[in-house]
Amino acid sequence: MTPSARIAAVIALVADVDATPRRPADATANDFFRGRRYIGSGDRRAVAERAWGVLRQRLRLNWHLQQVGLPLEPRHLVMAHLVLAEGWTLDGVDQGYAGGRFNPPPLDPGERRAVAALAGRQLASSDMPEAIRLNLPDWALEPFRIRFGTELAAEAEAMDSAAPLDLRANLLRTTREGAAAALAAEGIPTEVTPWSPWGLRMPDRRPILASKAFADGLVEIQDEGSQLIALLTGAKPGMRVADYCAGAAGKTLAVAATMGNKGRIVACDVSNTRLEGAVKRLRRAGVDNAERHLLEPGDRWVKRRAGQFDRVLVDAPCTGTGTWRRNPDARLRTTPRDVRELADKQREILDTTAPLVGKGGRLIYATCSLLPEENVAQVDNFLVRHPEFETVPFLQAWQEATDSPPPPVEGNWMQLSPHRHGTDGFFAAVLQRRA
Ligand SMILES: C[S@@+](CC[C@H](N)C(=O)[O-])C[C@H]1O[C@@H](n2cnc3c(N)ncnc32)[C@H](O)[C@@H]1O
Repeated sequence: MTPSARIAAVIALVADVDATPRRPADATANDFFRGRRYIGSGDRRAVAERAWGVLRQRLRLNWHLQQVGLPLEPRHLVMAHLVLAEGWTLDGVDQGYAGGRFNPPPLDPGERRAVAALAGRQLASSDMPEAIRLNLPDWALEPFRIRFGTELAAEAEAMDSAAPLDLRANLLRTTREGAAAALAAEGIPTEVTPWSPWGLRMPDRRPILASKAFADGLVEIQDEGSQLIALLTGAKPGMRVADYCAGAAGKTLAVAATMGNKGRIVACDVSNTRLEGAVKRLRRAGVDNAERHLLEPGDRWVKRRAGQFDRVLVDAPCTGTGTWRRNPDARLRTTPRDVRELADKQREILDTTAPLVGKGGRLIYATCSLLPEENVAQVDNFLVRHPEFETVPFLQAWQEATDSPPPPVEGNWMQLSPHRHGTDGFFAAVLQRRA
């Protein structure tokens, strides 16, 4: 593809994302490239990366476009991105918007004036309202300030960068060193992650899904923060464990490995599609102590299993505000109404699952959210409604689970964030049913 054709593809992809605002951008991007098989892998990566840059910086780009009087359209967003985020000059943009069959139409005089005015400006400008300068939607500013205090700007900046790709070595098949060596032999370098005893980080993007190490179940893709949640459940061989919001079993796999395939783990979810996605992964990882259960309306599964579990992991549906560096479009899709609805759902799931926990057993509540309403407040309210549970402080739960040094965390809950820990934003609380 020529540089101009790439720009045209970015504009088309951003337009597709805009046409389905409630749909995650990566699903739209998959469809976009599936319908354009002629775009080779190098071009695909370049187009997706730039489109992601536009989506990630959209709040700021919109502000700049308003300042120079251009409508907030994909064509202009990409123009502003080239200038403000990639440092293109007016001449460069002029050549990029080359006109012709496969290229964006040439700049008109108004656009040319606007691009000239943008050149030399800062993407994050001190004239911007604070939320836009921090690249946060208005509604998120106060909850994020409560969460991060004086670290707000540093955390917001960390959420602006692309996330690394983390892997978890599957201890059912190998050791972390063994997995790293197998990957290195295939030309895929990795580094150990700072906190997870199973974690490997890829310094650059390599096609991990096509590797033999992946096909052989030596590694899974999993953010280090997710690995730490699985670790914090403290599941041991022989225990009975429920992973109540298991999705496609990301954490089930990690927990099963800590159980050494001994005992029983049930992966539950309301989504059959997600649970189906678990089948192949469980097989590849060599997990044979797991079963799946689809939760349906009127299901008596929970009632029949009251008090039967040593560990119940609730990896609750949430806003995903902790994954904004991975899903840059999500910060624009999420609304305060979503936050309220999800908080209600989390409360309901917690009340449903509490009876599953046996005496002395533990309920582990986790989200990939940074919002106090879904995290600290949710757990505080749960403990008021359920005095039969008590808090297991983070450090105690950690030290019971592993000899590895803990990540720096204050207080009772494990709260992880991109700037401080290099992980996505996560929250986890360990709650124990009194004996
Ligand atoms: C954060 S995701 C889980 C991710 C998964 N644990 C992992 O590590 O890959 C939340 C999951 O909760 C499920 N869910 C939503 N409502 C639920 C409910 N009422 N009961 C159980 N699961 C629910 C969703 O289908 C989704 O798969």
